[in-house]
Amino acid sequence: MEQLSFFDGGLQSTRHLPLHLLDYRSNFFTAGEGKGFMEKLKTDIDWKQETIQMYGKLLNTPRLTAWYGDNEKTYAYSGNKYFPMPWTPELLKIKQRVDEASGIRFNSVLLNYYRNGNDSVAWHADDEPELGRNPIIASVSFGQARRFDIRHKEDHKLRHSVELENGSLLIMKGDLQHNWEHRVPKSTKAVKERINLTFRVIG
Ligand SMILES: O=C(O)CCC(=O)C(=O)O
Ligand SMILES: [Fe+2]
Repeated sequence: MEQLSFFDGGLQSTRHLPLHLLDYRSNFFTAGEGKGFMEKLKTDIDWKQETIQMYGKLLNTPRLTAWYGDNEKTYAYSGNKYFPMPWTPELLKIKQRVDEASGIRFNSVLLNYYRNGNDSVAWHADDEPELGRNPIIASVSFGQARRFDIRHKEDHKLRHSVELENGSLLIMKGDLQHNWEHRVPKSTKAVKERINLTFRVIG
């Protein structure tokens, strides 16, 4: 298969990742913090089952989603329009850490809840006009580690993977959203639940 990232005593090396596109930090949050946020977000977030129009059929998105942010700015994604919910105390705690580490004041977050290995997100780019040119998106993961793949839009053989662990922070940057696509594939193994938060700046 494609080049996979590898583990070294629980710490993941990022030396095979294109660092101008992806900046990965394992243990950005401690394992305990990750577990705590996972449980809190599971119950406190207003999770929605969105649908997607495909081949003329209305299908359930294979994960639960939620959208939180600063104000009433709406955000179009996969043919859906999202109205942000107001920040919760936990989301603000997470955002503060991410803002500090990145030097960016994020104003919205899209949350994904992957209930098991059947939940996934298909190849896509977060290239909506609201995000502007070469957006920086900060991706925080809690719970079950899942594989995150990127591939070049024009050359699908150009690809990389990174295992997004509990408490990790992945910064997506450069032209990743314009010239590359990313996904979290289904897992054939029996896997536990995972929550991912992608912090964004909506213009
Ligand atoms: O769950 C992830 O790691 C990625 C989620 C994602 O790509 C998105 O919400 O746009
Ligand atoms: Fe994405």
